[in-house]
Amino acid sequence: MTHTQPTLLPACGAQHLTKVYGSGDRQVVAVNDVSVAIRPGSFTAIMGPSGSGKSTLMHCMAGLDRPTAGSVLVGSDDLARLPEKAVTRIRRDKIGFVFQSFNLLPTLTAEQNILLPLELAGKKVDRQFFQQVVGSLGLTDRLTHRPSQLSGGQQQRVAIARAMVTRPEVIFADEPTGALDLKTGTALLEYLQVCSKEHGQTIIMVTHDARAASYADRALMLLDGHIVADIENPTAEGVSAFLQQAAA
Ligand SMILES: Nc1ncnc2c1ncn2[C@@H]1O[C@H](COP(=O)(O)OP(=O)(O)OP(=O)(O)O)[C@@H](O)[C@H]1O
Repeated sequence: MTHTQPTLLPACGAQHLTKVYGSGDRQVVAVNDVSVAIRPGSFTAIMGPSGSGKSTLMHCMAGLDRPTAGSVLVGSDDLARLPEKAVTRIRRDKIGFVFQSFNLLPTLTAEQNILLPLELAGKKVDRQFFQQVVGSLGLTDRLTHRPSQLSGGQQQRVAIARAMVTRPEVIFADEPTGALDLKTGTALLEYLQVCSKEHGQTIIMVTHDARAASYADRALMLLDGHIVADIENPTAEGVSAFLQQAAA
């Protein structure tokens, strides 16, 4: 009798993903034929010089932008082949996204901003889980403040709590430590590790920070829209050396 290993479906990924902006002289190939499979429960950092295509790749993988060619997989669904309505539903049910610019609604309090995705999905609030998320992110005494009354780092953490509150399978974060000091940034990275290791959530984070990337268990290095290195258990020294070489 033969035993076949169960195949673990990637949480998400891309196959021959290409994104072209503009046309003619103004055409930019932001992502060029990228194929990657992201394991469920893993923590991946996407790194590379400015303009290398990190945000574009992440926006396409999260269903926020349509690829020009290729496939974008979330579980067994190919977002590139689905109508917008179905993509929106998958995004709402399975994906959390932390934007570089936070995207908080200015007229809502921190708590209202965090709970908005649940409200939009018509889902009940699990108060215990909500308290756990805001407590882990140090936001408990800031919940009645509006974004303009919060520091950049606090707004960043509200955006992260908003992405977490629906318990998404996959969390995309664009420079999540960008607005944070060392201590708060470290706490956030440790929290993301807990989300992947203990809660089985899949984390994909764009970062410029080699130290932040060392908290991930994999680093994808982008250059001119291509993945040029795929590093398991990245160290800050290893990715810094790579980035310096890419800049030379
Ligand atoms: N909406 C757009 N229209 C035209 N070109 C775009 C658009 N968005 C991105 N680009 C171009 O695509 C390329 C990749 O941009 P992208 O923002 O993905 O890079 P990045 O690696 O995330 O950069 P950074 O680290 O500076 O945020 C760049 O040359 C950029 O100018």
